[in-house]
Amino acid sequence: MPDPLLEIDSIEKRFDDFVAVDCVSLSVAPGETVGLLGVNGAGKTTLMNMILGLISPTSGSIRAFGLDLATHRIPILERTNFCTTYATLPGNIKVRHNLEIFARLYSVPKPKEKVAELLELLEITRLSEKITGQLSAGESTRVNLAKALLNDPQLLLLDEPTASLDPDIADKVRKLVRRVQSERHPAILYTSHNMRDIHEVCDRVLFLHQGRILASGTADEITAQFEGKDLDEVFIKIARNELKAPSPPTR
Ligand SMILES: Nc1ncnc2c1ncn2[C@@H]1O[C@H](COP(=O)(O)OP(=O)(O)OP(=O)(O)O)[C@@H](O)[C@H]1O
Repeated sequence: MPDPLLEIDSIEKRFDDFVAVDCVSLSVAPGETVGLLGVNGAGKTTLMNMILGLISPTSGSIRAFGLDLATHRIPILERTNFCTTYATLPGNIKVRHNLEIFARLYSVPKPKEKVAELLELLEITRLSEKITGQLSAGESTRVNLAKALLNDPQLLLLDEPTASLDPDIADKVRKLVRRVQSERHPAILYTSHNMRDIHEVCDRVLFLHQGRILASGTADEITAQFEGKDLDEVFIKIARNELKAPSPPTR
């Protein structure tokens, strides 16, 4: 097993008295995609925001590329990127201009060429001259993914990339992620409420509940541990506190 690319040790985040993330430890290997599952409010976005250095942990440590985030934020973020449905790009300029601005911010050597390459990879060259704020949700997600790939990140955080997409576009986004996995091999942390995403895209799953990791393993292992029919049923049982104590994990 290669050294982990991302290593989180006993991280906690408190907002006043409320513990949003409670002693979470996890690691992601190079080229591995780890799914982060959990009900609304489980702590997924808070965890992502700490990895991006947007908020500081109350305690615990985050290391990426062998460096401590607390002391090496910039070199880590230069090799990291993220895509979330909930953060939109500036709306009043063309898609191409938006991406070129981000490419320059990331010091990409040939910004125009890189943007053209990614628009082609994500099959959205036709959106290049569109005003960003006028895109549909599905178009916007793919443009956000292009933004997230501009700096060839080795660590990619994808926060609900298929939220609010119709099944056809969600399927296309999953295929794009799989293409990125096979061609670029980033380590990916992927949150979703869509179990199909988890099955199709993730090598391994962590189930976050009330800020803690409740289970980890492949989708099939977690389903077996919690004696569910499938991952959807396990999710619903966890959400409704209808769980039996799980059988011991298989690994
Ligand atoms: N800045 C903040 N101040 C106070 N509480 C916060 C803050 N940010 C998040 N929380 C709380 O922390 C908990 C975890 O929120 P978080 O956004 O991480 O959940 P999530 O798992 O991403 O949920 P969702 O699936 O709905 O996106 C929630 O109860 C939320 O209200």
